[in-house]
Amino acid sequence: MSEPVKDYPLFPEKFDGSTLRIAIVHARWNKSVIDSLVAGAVRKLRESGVLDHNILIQTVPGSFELPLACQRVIAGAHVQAGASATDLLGGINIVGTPRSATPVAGGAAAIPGAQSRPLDAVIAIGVLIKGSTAHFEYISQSVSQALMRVQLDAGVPVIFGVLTCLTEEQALERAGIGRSIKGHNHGEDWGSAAIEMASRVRRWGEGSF
Ligand SMILES: Nc1c(NC[C@H](O)[C@H](O)[C@H](O)CO)[nH]c(=O)[nH]c1=O
Ligand SMILES: CC(=O)[C@@H](O)COP(=O)(O)O
Repeated sequence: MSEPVKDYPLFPEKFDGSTLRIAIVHARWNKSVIDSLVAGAVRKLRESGVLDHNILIQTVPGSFELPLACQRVIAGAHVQAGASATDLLGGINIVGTPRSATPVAGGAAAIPGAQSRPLDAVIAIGVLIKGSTAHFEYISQSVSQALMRVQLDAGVPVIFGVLTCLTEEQALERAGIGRSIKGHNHGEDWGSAAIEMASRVRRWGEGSF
């Protein structure tokens, strides 16, 4: 049932992450900022009920590597859950096959007791800080466009957790560790966005609104 428009809530409901599997893929440039952002995202996932064994964390050298890594991690989790990678490329997630919260027969759980299931969302985290050449613009542009492509191709939400900052202080503030203004940890927002999008996409895939 859709919500009545006249009572449309400004803030969405609280989503339950207890049956979700979420990946965080992060770059390593500007490590102290990255560490704080990843910690913020993990904190929100846990607060929403995501189980530790359903939080998959992977790392790559820099932000430029994020799109391919997200694409491969989505496909790998799909294979781990007992499906073939070509199912994914053929759009199994796009058509919204309902995903069971229980392990899929034949799926290889890497961690004892863990549920081996496809990913419900991926959070891509990177920190780009402008230098003195055009490098920043090329990476920012290509990474943002490629991450959008990955999520549309896979039908799996990819949360855009890439800071594109003009100074190091801007990056620190957005990770909640600024020197003069502490700031708000955007990693927390990305964790919440992942839970909401994963929950909504699952519902929509089941024809539920
Ligand atoms: N300068 C920053 C980079 N640069 C590295 C690239 O992302 C990439 O790893 C390299 O060109 C090899 O393909 N990455 C960041 O994440 N942040 C930066 O500020
Ligand atoms: C994000 C970047 O591309 C960057 O920090 C590179 O710096 P530079 O333009 O000085 O080479």
